Amino acid sequence: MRAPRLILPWVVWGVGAIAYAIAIINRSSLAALGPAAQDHFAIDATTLATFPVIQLIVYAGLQIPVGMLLDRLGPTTLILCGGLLMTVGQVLMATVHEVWLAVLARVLVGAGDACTFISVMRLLPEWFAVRQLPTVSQVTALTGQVGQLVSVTPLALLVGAAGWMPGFLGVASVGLLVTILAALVIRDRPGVGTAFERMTGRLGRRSRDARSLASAASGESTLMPPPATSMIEITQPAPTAAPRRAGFWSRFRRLLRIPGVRLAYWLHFTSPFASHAFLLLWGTPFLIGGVGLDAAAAGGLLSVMVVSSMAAGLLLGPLSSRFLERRVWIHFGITIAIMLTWTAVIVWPTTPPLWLLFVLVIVVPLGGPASMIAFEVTRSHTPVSFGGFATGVVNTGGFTSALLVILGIGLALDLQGAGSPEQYSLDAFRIAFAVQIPFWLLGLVYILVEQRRTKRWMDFHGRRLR
Ligand SMILES: N[C@@H](Cc1c[nH]cn1)C(=O)NCC(=O)O
Repeated sequence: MRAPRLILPWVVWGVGAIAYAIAIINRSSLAALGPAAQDHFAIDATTLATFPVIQLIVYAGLQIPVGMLLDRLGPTTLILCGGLLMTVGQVLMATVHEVWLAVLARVLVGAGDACTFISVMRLLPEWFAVRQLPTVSQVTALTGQVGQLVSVTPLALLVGAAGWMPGFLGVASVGLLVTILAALVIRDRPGVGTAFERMTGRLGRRSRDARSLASAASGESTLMPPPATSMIEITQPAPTAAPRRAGFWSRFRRLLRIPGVRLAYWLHFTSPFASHAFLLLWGTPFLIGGVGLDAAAAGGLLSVMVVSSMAAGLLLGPLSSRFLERRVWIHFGITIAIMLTWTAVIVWPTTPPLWLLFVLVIVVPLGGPASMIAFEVTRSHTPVSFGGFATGVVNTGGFTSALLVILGIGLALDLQGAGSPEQYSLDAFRIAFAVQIPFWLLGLVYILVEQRRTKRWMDFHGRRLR
């Protein structure tokens, strides 16, 4: 009887993490299929580039609404909605030839993707002890990176061998299977049924057995439970009539009054954008059109990025849980290292040597795992009733900065007359990548400011980090 109860949190987490990996496969499914997509839809490079941008806008734009829904409907429902939206999106992608329908397909994929990560993150504190959370969160992100690897080579091979429609229908089918698995396995928290059990109105033995896990998990957090909702300042008088759910703006303002949430936002804003910009769009053009590498070498360096990010995740989880008080400084140090490495590449007097490019592709992706520290900070400072909302708000940080930097680099290339592959040059890329520097500086300054405010807030409320 004991073994299944101990295993259940890991089974729930495992299926959640696989759902996230599938979301990443869907998200990056066009990354290695640019030429195939251009052929299939008969589009130019500019139209192709709008696909990831639109998807990123949808993803970032939906984080806050999805976060609010998460607090009302729970993570299981949103993981299922996300899986279904992505499946429909990929079926559409597989079967249409019109560009506007392909854009609609990417919108659906972006919307489904937006539902997945923060829902899986919201599950974790319900199933794991506080001290395990940093490691489990990092391993969740690492599983997502496996999805990134799958979408680079195996998916391209599948589409190359089987064709566009079977390839994308294959991705949609795997997504549907994992969504069904999620309906059978994921529970919002111990003692609550799976989606399937809730639909049939019968709570299975495993779900009933898991009730005792709830008290075990909350027992540990009573040492320093999450802040109470009442700790968030309310400026308007409380209503005397029957309590109504606070509206969006009221909740948003209350959330942003917590300095720890603002700190988490800036942590997420500052560290991952360089990696996103490089992996999602500008890395390959820079390495081939700027540095002069061939496609195989450029692809190899991009794969090193994914491996470096995964290895860092394994290290950073235990490290940030062991050095709780220092986790913001660990993040700060990593961001400075990323900024200095990029600055060295930008100011290098000749073509950057291969060893420097290796340092770049090892250091820049550390920003992804470092950004997971933002979710730890969010958890430490947010009342449970605001958990999904706060995670959504914080998760917009890195995606907003990535979007602005991706567009900024494109604009800087265009302004120099170097916006197309025939016109690319190393000097134009140097200037274009320098667009990142103000974003790092802005983020670092705000981290310092909000870290001081957070410390004062904690002292005032007599709180300790958890
Ligand atoms: N910054 C990422 C997480 C990450 C960890 N390692 C590499 N990336 C993040 O916030 N992800 C959210 C998502 O939806 O993927």
